[in-house]
Amino acid sequence: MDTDSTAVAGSTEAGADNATATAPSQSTGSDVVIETRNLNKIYKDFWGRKKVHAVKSLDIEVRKGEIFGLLGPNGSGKSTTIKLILGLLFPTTGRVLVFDKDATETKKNERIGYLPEESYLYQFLNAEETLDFYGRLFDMSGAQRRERVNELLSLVGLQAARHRQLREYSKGMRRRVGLAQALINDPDLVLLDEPTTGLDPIGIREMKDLIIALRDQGKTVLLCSHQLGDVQDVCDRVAILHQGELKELGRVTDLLKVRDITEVHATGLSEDAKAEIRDVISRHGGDLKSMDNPTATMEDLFLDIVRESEARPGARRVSASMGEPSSDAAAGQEDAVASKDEADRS
Ligand SMILES: Nc1ncnc2c1ncn2[C@@H]1O[C@H](COP(=O)(O)OP(=O)(O)OP(=O)(O)O)[C@@H](O)[C@H]1O
Repeated sequence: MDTDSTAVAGSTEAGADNATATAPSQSTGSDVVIETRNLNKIYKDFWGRKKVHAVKSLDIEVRKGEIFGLLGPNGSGKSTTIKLILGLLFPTTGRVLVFDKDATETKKNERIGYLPEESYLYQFLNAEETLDFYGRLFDMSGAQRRERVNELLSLVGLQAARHRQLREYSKGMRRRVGLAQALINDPDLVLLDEPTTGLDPIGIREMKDLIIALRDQGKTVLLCSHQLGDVQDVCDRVAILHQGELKELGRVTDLLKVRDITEVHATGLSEDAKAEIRDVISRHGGDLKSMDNPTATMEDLFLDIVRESEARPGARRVSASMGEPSSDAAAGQEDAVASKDEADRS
């Protein structure tokens, strides 16, 4: 954790930026992978009477090479939208186009990988047999399957467990084999429903890195998740649904920007320099909201501790603050402990 950097957050009229955060940018047309046009899905009962209007007049575009997040509370229509994209459901009205073809054309699914919320895999097959089975469904040759299965098992970190039956797998391992299965056909578009469910913080970090790696390979990723922190970390753009309606759409960085606060991060500032900054903010009519050391995320802290424990097994000295409110004195104590730890190691 960097305790030497100072974050200043001030609010000024001049700092306000009134640009709208939500205007979808113009698309060129050719880079659109998924397009929904005035899409509606009404579930009906046995007698054809309207039961639930699950998706209402939805217009979204997912572009090539982006990670697009579909967010919304339970029952907001995310899974229904994914099923419409896969062609597993027919729209009541409106259209879904995937790779410029109607979503009901099943041929386009050859270019899609899908990780459902729950993967129903054969529990008595091992990971290698499972992936080999799915490779056969895509008519891959024996040599192609062997190469692809090896590649995917390495990618999702299951090489060592490749010969164990899936019924012995942990939740996180099952999620990873599910992802490998979704990638067997080297798809251009990957649909991920709650990809981080059941994973521990290390697994979550790895899954997020994998999703980013897929985008870096030029693939398009659409993901649904309730884990908003994960969505914030990986998604380029998000759509937020509520009761089937689109409520917000835009780039994550734009949607989350607090427009009337200016943030400055600096290292090596003396107390005099900080006082001068306070003075400048006040002279320019700004209102200093905070001037403090930034905090790391809980994920960074957790991963640092696990990596350090793996590199240096044995008892680890816990933080000196022991949950007390932070103070300069406590920070001094932590520094002292850190230097003692360094001395103990060397
Ligand atoms: N087969 C169905 N028949 C009738 N109603 C359905 C059916 N499937 C879903 N619904 C309803 O449609 C609405 C949207 O459901 P959907 O599963 O798409 O939401 P979701 O956003 O994926 O929810 P969750 O986050 O819980 O997975 C809900 O009111 C749900 O009860």
